[in-house]
Amino acid sequence: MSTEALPQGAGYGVVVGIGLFFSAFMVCLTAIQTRYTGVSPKNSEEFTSASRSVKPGLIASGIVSAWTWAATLLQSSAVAYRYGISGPWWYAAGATVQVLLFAQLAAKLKLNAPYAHTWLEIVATRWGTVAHLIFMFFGLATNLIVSSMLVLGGSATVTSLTGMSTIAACFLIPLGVAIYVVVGGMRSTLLCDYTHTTVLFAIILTFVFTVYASSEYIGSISKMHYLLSQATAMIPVSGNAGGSYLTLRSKNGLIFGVINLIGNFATVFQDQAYWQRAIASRPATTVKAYLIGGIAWFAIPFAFSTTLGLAAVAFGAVPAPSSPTQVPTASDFISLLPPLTPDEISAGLPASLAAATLLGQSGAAALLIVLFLAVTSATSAELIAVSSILTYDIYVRYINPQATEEQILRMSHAGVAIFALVMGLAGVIFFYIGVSMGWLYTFMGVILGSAVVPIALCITWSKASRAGCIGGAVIGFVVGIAAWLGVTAAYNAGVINVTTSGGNYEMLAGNLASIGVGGIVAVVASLLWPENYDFVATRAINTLGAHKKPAEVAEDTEDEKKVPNSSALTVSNATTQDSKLDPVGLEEAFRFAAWSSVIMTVIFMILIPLPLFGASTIFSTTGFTVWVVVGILWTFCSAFAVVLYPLWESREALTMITKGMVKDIFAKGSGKFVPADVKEVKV
Ligand SMILES: NC(N)=O
Repeated sequence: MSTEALPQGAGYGVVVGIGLFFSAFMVCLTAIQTRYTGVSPKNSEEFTSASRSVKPGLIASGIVSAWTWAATLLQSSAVAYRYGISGPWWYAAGATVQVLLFAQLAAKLKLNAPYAHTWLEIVATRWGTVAHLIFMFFGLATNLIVSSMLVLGGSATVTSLTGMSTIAACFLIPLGVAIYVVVGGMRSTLLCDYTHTTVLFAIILTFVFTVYASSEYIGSISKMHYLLSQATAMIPVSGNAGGSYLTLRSKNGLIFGVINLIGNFATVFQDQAYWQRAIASRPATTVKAYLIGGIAWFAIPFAFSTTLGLAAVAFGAVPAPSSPTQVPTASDFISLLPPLTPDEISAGLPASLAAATLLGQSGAAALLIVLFLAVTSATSAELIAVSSILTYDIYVRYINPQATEEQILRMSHAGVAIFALVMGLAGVIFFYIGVSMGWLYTFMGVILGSAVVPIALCITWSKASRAGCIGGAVIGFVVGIAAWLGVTAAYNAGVINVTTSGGNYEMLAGNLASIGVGGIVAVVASLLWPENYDFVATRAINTLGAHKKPAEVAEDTEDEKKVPNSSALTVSNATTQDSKLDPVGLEEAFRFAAWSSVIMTVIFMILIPLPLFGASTIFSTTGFTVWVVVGILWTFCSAFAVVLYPLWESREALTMITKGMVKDIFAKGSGKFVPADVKEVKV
């Protein structure tokens, strides 16, 4: 079904316009930064790592932004549409805990490999080329799958709402983003992420208040509760307590929760984008950034899908103007939003159709904008992440180890362009073979899950065995695929195709086998044949400037702790100073990350949902009101954390920039940053 609530021009306008707008914005931002703070992305270290000096609020905002995919809005709403209130919970909780747990890896990264550019450099240094190539396969596969989901989700929605060509959307989405990433590099990308996140929260809250406070069709939490109860009476949800949309006792919701949990471990732990944010962060505040980022992100899918996903269900119980009866259960009832087909749900359309039904053209336009902000910021994270891998793990490691600063920067730019093209092509290929965003979302853990535990062990555990971890990743991969195909064949009379292989049990088997076997092999082998690794070599990564000209290398070797390739004075100073953070402090940060992230994981995955599941609670109006109000309050707190807090922590830099601009207005050139006066001020 194509609602085409908006003209095709609006589709092209948003897809091309957002990219171009942010490209122009990035040019201005970069010029302002360079002029008034002395920080410039014309330096490879600054381009890929923001010189490891970014404060926690901005890193948290960047994490939220990179982790907010098209699926975060669309797939979460699809599972709300399918399973009721359990869908938003399992989506949000099942993808938050990985970010919280990643805080532990981030702390270990700062402790064990403080100058690495990519997580693969750590693998290569510890376990050599074979491990490097195998884990690079998993890393790049992660980036490709995540990027394909972004393109598929974005293009399906823009086509549904405007009729724009899906193929054109597949290529135009990454193109606009590639331009602004090349212009701005990592730091400006984080600043752009910040603006995206700000608008994202504003639009989400607009939808929330429209649905729960002002909509003529819904307009209150109690009316939503009533309509969901009517929808239950019309089409009960199979596997839910009482067939209700208002319960966490949902068998299929729980299965989705497990699949979601596994798949998202893979896409956080193996995605350079999250390592890159840890790398860009100041060592002292990395853990804080990940904990804030994870908790803040929870509100986005939870509030969005509890609003638009459930609204799509509720509109099914609202009579259309043409309906001969107002009684939803009557046989001649015509609803405002007819039931969606499985393909439409899998393509992630419940949210966009609900938005268009809710607010007509302006709802469709708001949905399109929020989706594109999510898609572009996550795409920018993927582009710069892959560019770093292509640059440091392929170009510098295997092709030109003596690459100059200029060559590295050129390769970084080329890497962004290359992957933008690959993203577009992957989107088109998946579109033609009928693979949707929803299918890929549940599939990602099948092929990526086996490397999760081995990678975590590589950076955190001195006893992790090279053979065990490589073996775990490879064997888990094979067993995961075999389990997925085997269960597909067994459940579908031997028929294996995109439709049959996308079922809940099929995906669950593949996901569990992949992560389970990968983890068990890696841990058991490490216990039987432990290494006794001291991380000395990983701590030395890039301290000798491996990619510099020979003359530069000679100079650097005299200075054991010298920072690689930082030409901007401010950058160099900040990095050097931050790098002096003592190991005891970093160990403490790790311990804090470990216990706090584990406690929060237990709360999210066990203490809240399982008692409600076990008791088969179907929410009364009061219970549902508490549920929704807590979600709304959480959204406000998240907005404060990633919108206002970064402004507060950067007040010094913002003051410096403002002063510089004012000085320039009165005496041109007088506000310009002067290196001799350097003060460590970063945004
Ligand atoms: N980032 C996710 N899983 O929405």
